[in-house]
Amino acid sequence: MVLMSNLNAKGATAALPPALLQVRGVTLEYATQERVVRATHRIDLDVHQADRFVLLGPSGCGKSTLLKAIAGFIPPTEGRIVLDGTPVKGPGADRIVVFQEFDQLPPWKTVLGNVMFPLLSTRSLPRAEVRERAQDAIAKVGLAGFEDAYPHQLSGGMKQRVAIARALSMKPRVLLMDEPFAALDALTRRKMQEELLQLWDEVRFTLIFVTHSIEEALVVGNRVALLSPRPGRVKAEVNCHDWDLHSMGGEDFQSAANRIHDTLFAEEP
Ligand SMILES: Nc1ncnc2c1ncn2[C@@H]1O[C@H](COP(=O)(O)OP(=O)(O)OP(=O)(O)O)[C@@H](O)[C@H]1O
Repeated sequence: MVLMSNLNAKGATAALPPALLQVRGVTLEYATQERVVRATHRIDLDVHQADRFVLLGPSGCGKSTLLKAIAGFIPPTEGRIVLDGTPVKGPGADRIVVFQEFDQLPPWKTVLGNVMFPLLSTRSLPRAEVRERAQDAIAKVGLAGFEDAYPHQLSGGMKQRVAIARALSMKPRVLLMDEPFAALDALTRRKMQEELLQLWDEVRFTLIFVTHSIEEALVVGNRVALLSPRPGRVKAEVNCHDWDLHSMGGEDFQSAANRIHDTLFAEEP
């Protein structure tokens, strides 16, 4: 694996505590009737507490599959995924996924109902506390006043905010986002990226974020893993905590984006 970083990799990791999430030699496959499709090959990753870790790569490189495996929906063919010292064996409330689709919210539930639902299902908290937590999360994503609205009354960006509030109210160890803003128009997408960063500043959650946009990866992530296609392997890892939305368009930002592009699409030797 190539490491493009302003830190010395060995020196940096030696000083860090064990990673919150460890992905070790993870190969993921789909068995179809005709053949076995290898989506990722021996992926190694370390995600630390409060990282905004981005999986970046071209279509079909296995980003979503890897995210689903971390969520516990797909067991690795080889390797292991360990969260907080415990091997991931299936889905759990410690890992919540926000998807790209606008229809991830049950349409018959209000905003408040949608946010409360998964937390109520865990039966771990009294209803009043769940309501309070949900209202707090709704306010954090800027939707106070929309508690009684139904999904069809909301814009795409607002629906994604509800999905984020729902995930955050669960207080997961890791928040997983699979191209959450890809279906939004460019301006809303920009705004949602900005809001996500503000939210992270406030809450400091650990995020794993899938995208195939280099610009989005540089803005959202503090670390970016670059994946090669078919099957996905980690080609390089980039530290990019210097960038924010105001950096976009600047010369340094553009040359970082160009370097990533060249690395992603360089021919394998
Ligand atoms: N349910 C499935 N059955 C068989 N093959 C699948 C299935 N889901 C994904 N694949 C294959 O696994 C590989 C990785 O797919 P995946 O969706 O993880 O890629 P991705 O990087 O997230 O792509 P995109 O950016 O287009 O969403 C692809 O070759 C894809 O065709």
